[in-house]
Amino acid sequence: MSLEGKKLGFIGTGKMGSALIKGICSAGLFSSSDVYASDLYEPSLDELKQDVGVNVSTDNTTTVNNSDIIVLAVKPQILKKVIAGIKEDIGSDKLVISIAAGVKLADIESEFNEGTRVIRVMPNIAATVAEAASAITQGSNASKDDAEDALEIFGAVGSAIQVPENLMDAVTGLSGSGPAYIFPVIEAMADGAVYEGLDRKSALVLAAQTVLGAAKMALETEAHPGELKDMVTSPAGTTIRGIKVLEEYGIRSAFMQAVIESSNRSKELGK
Ligand SMILES: NC(=O)C1=CN([C@@H]2O[C@H](COP(=O)(O)OP(=O)(O)OC[C@H]3O[C@@H](n4cnc5c(N)ncnc54)[C@H](OP(=O)(O)O)[C@@H]3O)[C@@H](O)[C@H]2O)C=CC1
Ligand SMILES: O=C(O)[C@@H]1CCC=N1
Repeated sequence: MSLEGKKLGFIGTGKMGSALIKGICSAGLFSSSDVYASDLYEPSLDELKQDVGVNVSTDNTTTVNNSDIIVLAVKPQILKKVIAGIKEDIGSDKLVISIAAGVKLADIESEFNEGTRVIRVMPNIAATVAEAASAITQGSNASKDDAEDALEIFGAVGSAIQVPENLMDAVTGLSGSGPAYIFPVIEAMADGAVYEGLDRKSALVLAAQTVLGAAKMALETEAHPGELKDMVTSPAGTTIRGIKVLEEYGIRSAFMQAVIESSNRSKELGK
């Protein structure tokens, strides 16, 4: 099995649905004429129609009836209601992918008719620039081919791995929410440079490129981050002064706690 000849649908074209549609279409994995999207909010549909050229509708069953794979990209709190409106149109020929934070496979499956193939995915917003970090987990009726299709779709917009479902809350706290921890870091680093006299535009470019470069080194060298940090940190140099301040403000504890607390919220959403 492969994605060849398949049509992809999105229910919910808000921030994450739109990021995925844009990323997947620019990656060329699906042509825009093979992508269907529906939402209640017409301006986001109009924007996708105009910018990406996908098929849009305010009726979710139009998306379902035209698609082989349907991504549910609505808020966890309304997932049940959305499923109730489409379940009779979803047979065993279709694969459902939920990206809702926290909501467990068993709870999603129990809202559909028996035997529905479901995969749960936690992507992130960087799908829009093909740099998402995603994890997928396979439902009880989904096949290995379904998992491979999901890995191919989310792999086209970044990195995608498969994890057991009990780790999806940790993934949500780490990479699902993670971009929002890093954007303030970029802004604050740039603020420091603006304080020192650099213009805002240059400061933001240098700050963002610094984060990108550090991430790329961590991924490509696979060296321990501590070892990479030591490569920058000259004895009695500039970097160790900055590191000391970050440690005084508890940077490691702050980031660890952010991931743990976000994972806890994901667990709450699943109750
Ligand atoms: N944002 C992110 O970075 C990430 C989000 N997620 C998950 O993705 C999902 C979507 O999040 P996000 O994109 O941020 O949320 P948004 O609120 O931006 O998008 C959800 C969209 O669904 C629409 N909607 C509401 N009711 C319906 C309905 N009955 N049928 C079709 N569409 C409907 C909303 O319209 P309206 O606004 O009019 O209600 C909105 O446009 C969530 O489950 C979230 O947990 C996962 C990973 C990362
Ligand atoms: O904040 C949220 O709940 C969603 C899920 C992961 C990222 N955004």
